[in-house]
Amino acid sequence: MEYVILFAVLAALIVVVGGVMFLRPARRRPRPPVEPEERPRAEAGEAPAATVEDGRATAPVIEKPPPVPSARVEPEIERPPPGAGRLVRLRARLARSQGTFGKALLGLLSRDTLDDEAWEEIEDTLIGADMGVAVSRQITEDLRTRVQVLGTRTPDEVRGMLRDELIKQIGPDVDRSVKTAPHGTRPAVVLVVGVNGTGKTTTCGKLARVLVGDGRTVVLGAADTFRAAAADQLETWGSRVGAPVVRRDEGADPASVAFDAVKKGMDDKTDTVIVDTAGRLHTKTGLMDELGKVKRVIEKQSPIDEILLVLDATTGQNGMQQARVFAEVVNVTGVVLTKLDGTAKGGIVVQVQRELGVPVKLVGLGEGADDLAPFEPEAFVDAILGD
Ligand SMILES: Nc1nc2c(ncn2[C@@H]2O[C@H](COP(=O)(O)OP(=O)(O)OP(=O)(O)O)[C@@H](O)[C@H]2O)c(=O)[nH]1
Repeated sequence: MEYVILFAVLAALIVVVGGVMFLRPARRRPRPPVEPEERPRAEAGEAPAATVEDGRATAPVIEKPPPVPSARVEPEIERPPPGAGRLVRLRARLARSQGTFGKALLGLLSRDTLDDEAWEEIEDTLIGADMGVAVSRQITEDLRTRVQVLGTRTPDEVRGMLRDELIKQIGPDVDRSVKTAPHGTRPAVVLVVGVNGTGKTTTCGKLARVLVGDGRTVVLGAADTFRAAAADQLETWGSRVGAPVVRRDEGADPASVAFDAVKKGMDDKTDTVIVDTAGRLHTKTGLMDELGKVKRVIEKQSPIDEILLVLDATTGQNGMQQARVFAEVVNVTGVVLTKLDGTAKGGIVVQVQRELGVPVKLVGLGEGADDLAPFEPEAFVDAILGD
């Protein structure tokens, strides 16, 4: 009996303990230890988590790793020489090609007797130098009168006389400054036009160098979208002097490139914007349409300070004919006469000014980067006549 009671008590105990165990909530898993407060992720070198602002998830700001030195070598920015006095420095190059014309005239004028035949030869020499028939005749007449007044002539007097006459015909007092100075924070805008192959793109690049050499900032606009290589060429020029180039794909609208270039110039508070254009337009109407549009579109933002017509000095009458067409289409304010190093016909300076009624402002004297010079009548004539 005692055993039965003991058994019953034990059974009751088992039931009570088992019930308590069964009814107890399950034991929680142990929590991981609480980490110390996190460092900012960026500091820890990790990307920060996305954050939510105003209900919108914002992208995580990825901090860039410190720059790794690149293997690519950036082109060194050059510091070209200033514009002033360049023609004097490049005088030898001019003298080489123009010497024959100047020397021939000096030789003729130094003859003991100057008969009609000699004067005709003088006139022909001037015409042969692309001075133009009317101007050549006028110079000859003026010289003839002066020789009669002088009587006998020393070599110095002959030289002085011819020098005065040529400088007079070129126009010593004409304003030849290229308008490149900014107007407050608005840049000056220079549009460069001309037939293809005359040296427009080269001139834009060289002009940018002259300006940078004079301490200016420049933006170049590659609105010659006809030829992709023209934009590449301009980019090379620009990168050498740290001038940004605005360009688009080949065949893009030149007017929109010109617009963007001027806009960039204004946004960046650049001193001067130079816009290169295409010259491959065979009809006057096509030329008028394209250049007219470029001009109109630029003028929506800023007046154009200078329209430079680039002319190849070696093309003679053909070049003059093309120049006339351009002058009819746009209001040319100055001429850039390129390749003067490659011709003995320096008289084109006089002819082009007479025909177009605008001054020669710059001359190209070679393919070198700094072979563009502001035009100075005295230095030019001295180079023609030699020392
Ligand atoms: N000797 C000499 N060559 C020059 C001078 N100016 C430009 N050139 C050369 O003339 C060639 C034509 O120059 P570009 O600047 O490409 O002519 P472009 O008018 O822009 O021609 P397109 O882009 O085809 O419209 C290049 O080989 C230049 O180096 C110069 O003053 N003297």
